[in-house]
Amino acid sequence: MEKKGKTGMENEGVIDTWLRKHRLLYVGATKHPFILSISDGTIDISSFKTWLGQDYIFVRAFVPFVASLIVKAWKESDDRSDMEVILGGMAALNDELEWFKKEAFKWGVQLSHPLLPHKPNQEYCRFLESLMSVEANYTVAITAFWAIEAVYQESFALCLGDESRTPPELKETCQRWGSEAFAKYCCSLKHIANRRLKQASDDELKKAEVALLTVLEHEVEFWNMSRSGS
Ligand SMILES: Cc1ncc(CN)c(N)n1
Repeated sequence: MEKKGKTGMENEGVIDTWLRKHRLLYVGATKHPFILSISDGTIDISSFKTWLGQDYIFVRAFVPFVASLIVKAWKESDDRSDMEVILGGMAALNDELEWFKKEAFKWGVQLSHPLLPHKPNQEYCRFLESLMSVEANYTVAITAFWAIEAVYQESFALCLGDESRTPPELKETCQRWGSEAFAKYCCSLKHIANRRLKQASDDELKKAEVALLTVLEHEVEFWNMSRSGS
């Protein structure tokens, strides 16, 4: 039998330790009123349309961020499979951009000119850019990457639960990030991040924790922006 220490948490990864420590913020990002309004069927469709247009802009900025992670994994990772996991995510983004275009057409949302990023979106994209630089650390960037994907996974999975009253026309959106397949992919990213964090220096750990908190804050602001339309 496995020997447990005083807390019984000795085998817990760094990420779960941080999620317990910052529970309120994590719950704020994953159970935001915007998401709750989808799952209880009270969503205002104009909020959904704002989210759709703004998220298309975000995902376009997310692609070069993921590309920069592939470069970092290739140069710095101690495990070859990291690059393959991230590459799988990149391939899914190709599909995702097409899906946004199709969905925008369905809802009458204009994705081309004059669609501009709102301030919270601009600030989030600027944060992504800061993680794309060659100086940005792989462990910090992969932790942020996991958090960005995990917030959507947990949020949209909530809208697919047995108790949810998600409008049928929004089910496909929820399925995109709330599916079992996406949950599995997030698990692989978490595994990579935890492995790196286990070997990280104190400075890297500090920066990775700050990056995780920054992602959660940006996600809350992104939902707020979608809800209020600005
Ligand atoms: C704002 C935001 N955060 C996360 C995801 C999931 N890739 C997204 N599409 N948009």
